[in-house]
Amino acid sequence: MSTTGLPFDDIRDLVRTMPAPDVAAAHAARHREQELTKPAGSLGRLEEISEWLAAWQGGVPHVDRPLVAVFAGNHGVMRQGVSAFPPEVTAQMVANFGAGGAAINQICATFDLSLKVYDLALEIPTEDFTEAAAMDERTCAATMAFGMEVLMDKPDLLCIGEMGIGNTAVAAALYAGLFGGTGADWAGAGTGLAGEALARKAAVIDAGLAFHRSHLGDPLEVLRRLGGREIAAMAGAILGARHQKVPVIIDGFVASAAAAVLYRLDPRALDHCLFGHVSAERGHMKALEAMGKVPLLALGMRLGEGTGAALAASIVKAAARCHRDMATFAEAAVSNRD
Ligand SMILES: O=C(O)c1ccc[n+]([C@@H]2O[C@H](COP(=O)([O-])O)[C@@H](O)[C@H]2O)c1
Ligand SMILES: Cc1cc2nc[nH]c2cc1C
Repeated sequence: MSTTGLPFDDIRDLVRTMPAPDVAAAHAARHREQELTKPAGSLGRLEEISEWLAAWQGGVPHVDRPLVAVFAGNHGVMRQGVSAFPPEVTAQMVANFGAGGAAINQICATFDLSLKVYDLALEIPTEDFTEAAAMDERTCAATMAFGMEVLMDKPDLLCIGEMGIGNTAVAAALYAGLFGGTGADWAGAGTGLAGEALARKAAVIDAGLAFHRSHLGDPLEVLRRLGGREIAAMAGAILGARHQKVPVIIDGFVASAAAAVLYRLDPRALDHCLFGHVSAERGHMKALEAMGKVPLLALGMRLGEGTGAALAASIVKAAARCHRDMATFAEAAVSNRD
């Protein structure tokens, strides 16, 4: 803990003390991949995934307790009309997750992934970022700390997703604040805006950027001023996972904005993260490129809820299973190449 008492100091300490990958475990995984009954390299990216799991779990790769964590928040900037849907849909969808009726429920059931939904004071939206900071420092840091609590379930793979009407405007504002550019550079359709309404969304983002312009040098200030509770919680969960040796799969445009905050604090902060898919939301590929990340899937999805991350988890599970359970050439008495 810090001694100065500023809530963000604790977060900065956690970024400073992030563990490095386990190079020996990664090396052992690479070695085993070469012994398994397949031509060298023939499992392509699955082999890289096994090595990545080993490096960040610090041992033989395993996916036995995968967890999809979905964080939900509401946004003051919805007052400016930035979504095709009304804000009450956030709580309604949280109820739908609880009842098992959403897409993410079906994907988790298909691949045997646990699902937990965290509702972050939905009845209290953040402040409207066009005229105030979305959150104060204490709220932002406390919400990041709350996000870290997902690790208490001891997952061995963590998928990060979200639900929050209005949050594609928030994510676009974050990208502009972190990487530069204007509202028009980063705003997309979200749940379905086009034409005039999309131009208005871009203008609202520009208003937020102008209001906070002298404070955008610090990524945590960008987060608290332009972000939201579910974004702060996702950033905390990603950072907490690093400290607990839990590899992370990030979902789409919105979840990646939480990751981008950490990336701007330290580009190594996402080395334990895999980006599950590239969303159809305009700007997502540009954001991934800005962070040097290549998404696993490209399915034209733009739902959120952790759905892209959960689909990618099925591939990560398969990679770990192949790594662990395939026979070696020696065990199966298969002749290796000369
Ligand atoms: O993350 C994405 O790629 C993504 C792209 C488009 C929409 N969404 C979801 O749609 C909601 C935000 O859309 P909007 O139009 O209300 O800003 C929110 O609940 C997100 O989970 C998510
Ligand atoms: C129905 C609906 C479901 C969602 N899931 C994630 N974001 C969403 C937005 C809407 C509008």
